[in-house]
Amino acid sequence: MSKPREDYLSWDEYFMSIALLSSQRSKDPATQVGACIINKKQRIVGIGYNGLPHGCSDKELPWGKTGDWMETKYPYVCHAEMNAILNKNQADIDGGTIFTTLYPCNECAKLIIQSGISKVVYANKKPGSVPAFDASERLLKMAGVIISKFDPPASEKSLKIDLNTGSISLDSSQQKSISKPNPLQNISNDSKIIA
Ligand SMILES: O=c1ccn([C@H]2C[C@H](O)[C@@H](COP(=O)(O)O)O2)c(=O)[nH]1
Ligand SMILES: [Zn+2]
Repeated sequence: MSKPREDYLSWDEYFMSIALLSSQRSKDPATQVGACIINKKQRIVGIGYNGLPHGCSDKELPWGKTGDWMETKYPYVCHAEMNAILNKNQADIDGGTIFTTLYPCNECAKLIIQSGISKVVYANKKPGSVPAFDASERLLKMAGVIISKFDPPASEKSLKIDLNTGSISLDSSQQKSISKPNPLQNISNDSKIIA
């Protein structure tokens, strides 16, 4: 009797992979963020990435980070978590979980709390103390939202999607490569996050 495949994605890896894949729709040249919401039954009910509001031109609005605030991306970009919540296909997401590639900022924390989501699983956090993330943590903890760092697989695990051939491979090895850069650990905190 043939056995089931052993090398597959865990639930958390699956949802975080979807968040990561969604981040690749972002046009932000510096930081691409993705989010995936699941309901209590582990069904995906919302996906989002950081981008400009509908009808607002990616080419006309700025993508910079510094200088005159009006000429930076910060007043214009919709955050991944916000988009995932607004895109949800189910009214009630009470008790749901949001998987985010980046720790949510204070504005997203407010939306997460108000929408009833009870758990945040994040892959990466900006290093050091950033007010938007410190405030977010304060709010989430106060509201009783569980904050959990995504637990990466113990061994090297990567997905390769070939869009030319339409094939996908899940590669696992026993050892973690130390030389390979991890894009999730590559985010700087050189900016103030302003919703
Ligand atoms: O909770 C968050 C926080 C930030 N984002 C988005 C908003 C921006 O497009 C980038 C942050 O840009 P930096 O260049 O790293 O300052 O990330 C988000 O989607 N969710
Ligand atoms: Zn945010």
